[in-house]
Amino acid sequence: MDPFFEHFDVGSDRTILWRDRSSGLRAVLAIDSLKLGPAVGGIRTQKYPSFRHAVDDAQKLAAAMTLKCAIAGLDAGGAKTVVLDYPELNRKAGFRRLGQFIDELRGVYWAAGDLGTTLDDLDSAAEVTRFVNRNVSVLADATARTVVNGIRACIEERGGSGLAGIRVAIQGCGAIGSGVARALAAAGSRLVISDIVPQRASRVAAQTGGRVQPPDEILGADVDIIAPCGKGGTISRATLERIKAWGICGGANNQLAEDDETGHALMEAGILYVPDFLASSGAVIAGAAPEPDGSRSRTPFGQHVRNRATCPDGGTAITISLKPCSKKISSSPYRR
Ligand SMILES: NC(=O)c1ccc[n+]([C@@H]2O[C@H](COP(=O)([O-])OP(=O)(O)OC[C@H]3O[C@@H](n4cnc5c(N)ncnc54)[C@H](O)[C@@H]3O)[C@@H](O)[C@H]2O)c1
Repeated sequence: MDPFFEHFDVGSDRTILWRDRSSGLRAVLAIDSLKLGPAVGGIRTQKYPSFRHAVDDAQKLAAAMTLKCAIAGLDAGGAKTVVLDYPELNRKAGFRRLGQFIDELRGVYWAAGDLGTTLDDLDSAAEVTRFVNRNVSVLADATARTVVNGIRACIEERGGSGLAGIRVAIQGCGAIGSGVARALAAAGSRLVISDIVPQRASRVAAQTGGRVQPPDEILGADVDIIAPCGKGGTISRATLERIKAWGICGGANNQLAEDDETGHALMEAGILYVPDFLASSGAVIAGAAPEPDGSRSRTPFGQHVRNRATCPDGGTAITISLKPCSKKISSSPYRR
């Protein structure tokens, strides 16, 4: 039997293993919650040391998506697909097959892009299903905006105003990190940029007037705010010791390596932390919103989202607003 499936205990009856021999597709869909409505969450493509790691990652990311949906006031639950990236994967055929698998769920799950998944990949999937949102740049822009709003809220929490002169270290400058960098540069912030792909860091630094710092030094940069915008899990008890910044707010999912333990260590260190599921909720809001031309919502919960998420001063969960906001984070357990 194929070891991919053999006696594998996924630990949940809502975790689905997908495999297609001809394209080499190996993927995991974890659905965390369907209590409030359909499950939403992006497709992540990356190498994993083992299949167990892939399943664990999908389940953890899906749980984070449930929190994002809840804090954004969406009638939706969290899910995540991870695609195992390995040499035998034929991406075009594999993502097309993935699209067919997603289509078979008939709207129980709505997908979009995520780290490592390209627009070409999403196009292949979207050829065969309407349940894949391929508006990569719209979702990334929305996420960058909620991150920047979170940074603005941190500054206000510290009695400051505006982004001008604030020093921000950006860890990872792909779709989200580059958008955050451009918005901050336009507002007059001073940037330190890193990426494990050096050319990406250099390009974004050139566009924004930032300074490049090697990836293994970025958390120790002498800045006000660190914006983790690459892979999650980079903030841990060990890395915390190097951090000079007084605030952390970025777009990466699952930033804290040991969850509660790291969260408490941040609190003890007096570092203001905007929870990742709040800072990066822009994509799920924009993905669930009605089409900009006012036509019928793409999703069953679009109207509800419009009412809740575009009202910048109407609620307490302020950084989910896609518009600039002026309120403080008053309920954060992490503030000083
Ligand atoms: N794209 C979205 O709409 C969206 C929405 C919400 C959250 N997120 C999350 O934001 C993060 C970034 O997503 P993205 O779409 O920008 O992905 P991306 O693949 O476009 O870019 C990620 C970048 O981070 C770099 N990187 C990875 N680990 C790094 C590290 N340790 N140090 C420095 N650089 C590193 C990669 O080389 C890459 O350039 C992910 O955690 C993702 O789950 C994305």
